[in-house]
Amino acid sequence: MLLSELLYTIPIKSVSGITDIEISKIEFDSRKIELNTLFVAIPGTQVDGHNFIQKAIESGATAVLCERFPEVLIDNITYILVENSAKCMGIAAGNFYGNPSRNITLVGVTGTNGKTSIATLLFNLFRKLGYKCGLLSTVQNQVEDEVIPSTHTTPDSVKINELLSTMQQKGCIYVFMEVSSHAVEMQRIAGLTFAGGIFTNITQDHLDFHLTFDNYIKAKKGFFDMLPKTAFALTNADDKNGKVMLQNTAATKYSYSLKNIGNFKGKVMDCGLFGLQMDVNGQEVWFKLIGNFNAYNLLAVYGAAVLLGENSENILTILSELKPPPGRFEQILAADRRVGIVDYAHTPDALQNVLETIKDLREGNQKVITVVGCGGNRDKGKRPLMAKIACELSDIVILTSDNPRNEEPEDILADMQAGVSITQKRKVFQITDRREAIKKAAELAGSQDIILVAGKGHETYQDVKGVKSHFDDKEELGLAFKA
Ligand SMILES: CC(=O)N[C@H]1[C@@H](OP(=O)(O)OP(=O)(O)OC[C@H]2O[C@@H](n3ccc(=O)[nH]c3=O)[C@H](O)[C@@H]2O)O[C@H](CO)[C@@H](O)[C@@H]1O[C@H](C)C(=O)N[C@@H](C)C(=O)N[C@H](CCC(=O)O)C(=O)O
Ligand SMILES: Nc1ncnc2c1ncn2[C@@H]1O[C@H](COP(=O)(O)OP(=O)(O)OP(=O)(O)O)[C@@H](O)[C@H]1O
Ligand SMILES: N[C@H](CCC[C@H](N)C(=O)O)C(=O)O
Ligand SMILES: [Mg+2]
Repeated sequence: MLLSELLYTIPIKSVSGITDIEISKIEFDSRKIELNTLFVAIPGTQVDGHNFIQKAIESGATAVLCERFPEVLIDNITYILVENSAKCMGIAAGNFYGNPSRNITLVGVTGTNGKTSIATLLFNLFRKLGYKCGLLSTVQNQVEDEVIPSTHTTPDSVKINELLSTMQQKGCIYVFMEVSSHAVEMQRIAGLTFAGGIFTNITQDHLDFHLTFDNYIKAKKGFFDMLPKTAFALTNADDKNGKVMLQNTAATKYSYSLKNIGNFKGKVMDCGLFGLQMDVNGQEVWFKLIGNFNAYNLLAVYGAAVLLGENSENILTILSELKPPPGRFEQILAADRRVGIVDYAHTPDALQNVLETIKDLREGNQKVITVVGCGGNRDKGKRPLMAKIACELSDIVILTSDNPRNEEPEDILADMQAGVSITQKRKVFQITDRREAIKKAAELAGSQDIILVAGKGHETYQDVKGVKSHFDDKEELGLAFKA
């Protein structure tokens, strides 16, 4: 594609060089340049992409999109100066792939918890309603049956447009995607046209990146601020910040609620180990998902499907058959009836919801043993809070590792221990090795006791110092139960 076509609608401050040159790739990493690449220089959290302009040119880049020109401009290279290169890369990526988001119905889901659950349920629901669909999620990306591994909850803007383009070519009508706060802040969704946006909830997470809760709210709100007039914006009326999210949106506003007034009203009638019985806008339905928090996810899915024009009864009939995505409240039973639950709760709010659900479900003298850790190089403020919640709602807690990344596992555990009160110390074990921690939990559990292994859910690796080794909580729990 010609560079001039790629730059269509990009607010350009200045150009040096010619724009009628052929571009075959857009790339923001100087290590991945091919011949005739447009290199986009982005200031990052670790380094500034502007430092790699020279290297990108040496590797074959013929055009550079940047926020400041290098001191020396090279002949035959075109430099385009813009205010925000990440944002402009999103627009260029859209142009490069023919703006696929305009030709499909793209629905985004944002919020601290519940994005994967809602996006995946919508994907499965709409496929069963007879549409070809795509999914961009933390667990995996999917084009109908084809699975494309995902590296992020929301990929970069070039990858998103590439995936959307493939989805469009394969005939997808609907695409459901997670929109992380990182993605909004880093302009990964710039230039996309959404048909709808859904807000789940906002509680503490990612303050390592956003620094303040206020910034975190603003990042999520940024998604609704960019929705067009034609889109719907569906919020959770029971979340303190549900209204704030839609304050400045041009989209048509709707809400769902279990406790307040809303367009989509739900009431939990019963919640057991086999599912939820709910009243949804006056219709009584059984769902296979467990826990009050999933009542919110189901209502959001129901609301979005109605807003997309589907028949209420059809939606509820199919939804009642759907299962949660992998690693979300997944149960593993031992032969002697010890109960294992693997759940992706990796925020204080999620852990509290899951443990409260377990508390409501357990009978009489069933003990609850929680195995939990906190990620390295992530929000440190979550650590004591998660340990505190685990202690308050469990009989035994085993603090362990969850992707320590480049931090010392013991340092993370020390941060968690700060949330354990003196009286709670006696029920807390600290076992750095997650495999050993799970084994210990299985040993301590008696028949019918419940073991919650929280934080990693579907993940199949443990990231230690940048090396990802195979590790799967479900597998480990299964083995520990057989030992
Ligand atoms: C904090 C964060 O999100 N960082 C992402 C970001 O990296 P960065 O801005 O820090 O990049 P950097 O290393 O400072 O480099 C700046 C620029 O220089 C370029 N560069 C760098 C080195 C070089 O030799 N040449 C070169 O051109 C880089 O390509 C980049 O464009 O851009 C990279 C490329 O897209 C991402 O891989 C990287 O994700 C890291 C790995 C990450 O862990 N991200 C997590 C926190 C994340 O995004 N999570 C969210 C939310 C999770 C959820 O709650 O679900 C997600 O959406 O997944
Ligand atoms: N609506 C909800 N409210 C609160 N907690 C929830 C909700 N839905 C799911 N959870 C909890 O959060 C965990 C993660 O759920 P899910 O993967 O759907 O969230 P996510 O927003 O996609 O997370 P991530 O930010 O990692 O992508 C679940 O395992 C469960 O413990
Ligand atoms: N999307 C979240 C996932 C956290 C999952 C947990 N297992 C961890 O590694 O901290 C993040 O990147 O912060
Ligand atoms: Mg997710």
